[in-house]
Order: sequence, then C-alpha cells, then structure tokens
Amino acid sequence: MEIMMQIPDLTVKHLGAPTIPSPLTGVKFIPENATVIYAKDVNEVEEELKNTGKISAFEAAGPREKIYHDPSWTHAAILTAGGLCPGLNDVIKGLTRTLMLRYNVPIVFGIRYGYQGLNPAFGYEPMLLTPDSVDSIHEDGGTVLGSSRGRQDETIMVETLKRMNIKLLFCIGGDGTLRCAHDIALEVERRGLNISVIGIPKTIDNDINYIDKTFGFETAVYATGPVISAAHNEAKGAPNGIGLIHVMGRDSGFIAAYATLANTHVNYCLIPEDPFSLYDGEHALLPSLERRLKLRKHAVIIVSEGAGQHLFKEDSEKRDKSGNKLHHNIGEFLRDTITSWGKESNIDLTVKYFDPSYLIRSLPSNGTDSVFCEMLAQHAVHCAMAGCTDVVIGHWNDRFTYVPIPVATSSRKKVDIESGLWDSVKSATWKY
Ligand SMILES: Nc1ncnc2c1ncn2[C@@H]1O[C@H](COP(=O)(O)OP(=O)(O)O)[C@@H](O)[C@H]1O
Ligand SMILES: O=P(O)(O)OC[C@H]1O[C@](O)(COP(=O)(O)O)[C@@H](O)[C@@H]1O
Repeated sequence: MEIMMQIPDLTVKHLGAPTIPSPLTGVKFIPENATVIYAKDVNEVEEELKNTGKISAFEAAGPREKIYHDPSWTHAAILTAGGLCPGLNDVIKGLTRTLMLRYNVPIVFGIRYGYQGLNPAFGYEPMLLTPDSVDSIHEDGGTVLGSSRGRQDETIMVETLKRMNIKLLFCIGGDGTLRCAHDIALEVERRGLNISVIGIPKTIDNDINYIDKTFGFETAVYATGPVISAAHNEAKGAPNGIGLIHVMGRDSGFIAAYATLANTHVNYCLIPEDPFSLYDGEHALLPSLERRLKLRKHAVIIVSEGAGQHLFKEDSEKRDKSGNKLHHNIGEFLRDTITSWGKESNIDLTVKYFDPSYLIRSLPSNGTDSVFCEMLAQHAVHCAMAGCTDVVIGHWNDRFTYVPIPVATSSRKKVDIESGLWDSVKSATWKY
C-alpha cells in the first residue's frame, strides 16, 4: 500500500496542441490518451483503486497522427553526456535516420562532448549528422559525438539552441544528464521558446527509477560472462585460488547481480545494497571464504564498485567533474585484504584480480540491446515531434513510456534485497 501512495504525478509536459498531420506512412498511430499502467499486478491495481479511486499510468510512447513541430522548419540536435555505455552509437544512428528519413527533418546536429558542445566557450563545432554519415557507427562502441562530465550554464546552452534554431534536443545520458536536460527545459519554458527537450536514458548501472530496462546493461552483463569464466579457470588453476572480479555500479549492484545469475561460477556477489563485513557477523566474508576454500580449494567473488564502502576508515571525499562521489576501490582493497589475511591465517592462497570495467563499458551493443536502441530512438523522435518536453523515454511493463524527467531523477534505482532477483542471487551463491 505504501508503494502505491508514493506514485508521483506522471503527467507529461506538452509545448502545445499537435495540429500538423504526421508525415509517417505505414505505421499504426496510437491514440493521444494511450497509457501504460503503473501497477505491476492485479493486487496493486486493486490496492490503488481502493486507496485513491484511480489507477496511475504513464503516457504510452508511440507515433501520433498529429504532430506539433513542422518537420520542414525543424532542426534537431543530439548529445551524449556522462560515462560510456554500449549502444550510444545505435541510438544516435536511430535518431538521425528516423528524423531525416521518416519525418523529413532537414538538419540534425551532433553536439560534441556533451553539454560542453552547447557552450561556445569550448569552441566545439557541431557535426552534421546524415543517414550516410551514421551508416556504420553502430558497429563501434563509445560515442561518435564524444561525451563529458561537468556543469554548464543552462542560460548559455539555451542561447545556443536558439541561435542554431534547434527545436528538438535529444540528451542521451544518465541521471545527471537528465537533470541538466530538465534545467534546460525549464529555461526554455521561462523564455517561452518552443523547443522539445527529450531525455534518452543511458545507464550501464541500470539505476534510473521508473524505467525497468535501459540499453547497454544487457551487453554489460553478457560481456562479464567470459571474465567470470576466466576468473574461475584461474581460481581452479592454483591451490586455494580466488578469482576476484570488480565491475561497475557506483551505487547499484545490478551488473554484479545479473552477471552472477548469468554465469553461476560466482560464489560471492557483493553489492552496495546488502552490506557485508570482513571478519565478524552473519555476513562475514573471510570466515566463509575459509570454509569454502577448505571444501572446494577455489572461489570466485564478484564485487560492485559501490560495495563495502563502509569498510574504509574514512569516507571518500573525491568527486568526479559532475559531482558524483568517487568511491574507494573496493576491488583492490579486497585483493590486498584477502592476500594479507591468507598470510596471517596460514592459508596458502592466491588472488587473481580482474577489473573489466572500461572494457565492458566501451563495447558495441549486442543483438537484443541493439534492437532496443533502435526502438528507443524511434520512440524518442515520435515523442519530440509530438511536442512533448522535459520527458525521458522509459520502459515499463514491457512497453515504451514517457516519464517526466523530475520523476525519473527523483531517486536512483537500486537492487531491492527483498526482491526475487536478490533471492535468486542468494540461491545461486552458496553459503559456506
Ligand atoms: N544535478 C544536476 N543538474 C544539472 N546538471 C547536472 C546535474 N548532475 C549532472 N549534471 C550534468 O550532466 C552531465 C552528465 O552527468 P554525469 O553525472 O557525469 O553522468 P550521467 O548523466 O551518466 O549520470 C554533466 O555535464 C553534468 O554536469
Ligand atoms: O571513470 P568515469 O568515466 O568517470 O566513470 C565511472 C563511472 O561511470 C559509470 O560507469 C556510469 O556512471 P554515469 O551514469 O554517471 O555515467 C559508473 O558505474 C562509474 O562509477
């Protein structure tokens, strides 16, 4: 019941009434009032009806029969900000092709290096994107536009959009990028401009709320598989061998949790959401590891970047350029701690340490992730052309949705340790 009471206002902002017939042909237009129900099961629906007398729903994504922006007068711009993620280039390609080939938008700018590219002080010329220029970019990882972290002044950025006559701005990024997109949308509104600001969620950490699937995450989990196998082989190749893998996940342990289920060689999955201790208590890693080594002579551990931060004497003061906390390196800490503990306990062990973080993040997307990127890009263009703004393209109950940016950024999604996911991880990782 409590969860249902917390459902935020899901109303999406529109610049004005859509009055122009869509140039799309051969598609199934969806009604203006199409929705995707928020509740995940019948009990939730009943609970909400009982408590509030209504059923909360997202606006459904999809092409509308009438659009707001006149394509022939529309310039669009795309930028990528924050860390890399598999699939960025697929999304850039999908946006460019849908804008130019389906909606006949004449100009699509690629803004260089995130929000820096909208600040003339940096002197970055925008790229002109065309179906030809983006033809093969999906084959490469990274982003052809470049990315950056760090704040820029939204008044300067909106001035640039105005000067370039940009009517559609697509910001591909994580929660920081979306917060900045929201600031831009507010500044646009303050000036009475008709620019649609559309966020496209990018997060290798899978940590954006109200969005149950984001691109790149699946590729990241898939790419972790061979590393886990290598760690397992290395662990088995030495008496008391320990394969230790450090993966990304600043504050959310989704990559580690899913990778554990995808390759069940893992014996210990350590994530920020479920704190563990080293020596004492129910969740003590080292006594358990000792029992495991006695029994099996090898072990595999996967640890998320944000896990075990409480084990460091001091809180990390370091921040990246965007103000995100830079955690202590828990992977290296565990490697060193386990090695010293082995010496002190007279256990002849070897730790083989793997950190595939950047290798995974910079890969091109894999099959189904690429499909998802193309669909996401198409929906983002439909959304923008219809005149929506301050909105991020979400995915919920297996459907594409519109989520107001303040809702998507209200908090970060985390692994729910009461959930079936974490239960499965715990079942797959033996307790010793
Ligand atoms: N609270 C915020 N308000 C406005 N802009 C922000 C905010 N947080 C981050 N940004 C900007 O968004 C961009 C990307 O943010 P960052 O946190 O580095 O990555 P991500 O979008 O992947 O979370 C940076 O240019 C950053 O300055
Ligand atoms: O070293 P970088 O490039 O600043 O990025 C490291 C961070 O980027 C991520 O991969 C993604 O974070 P963002 O969502 O902020 O881009 C985190 O998991 C990691 O903490």
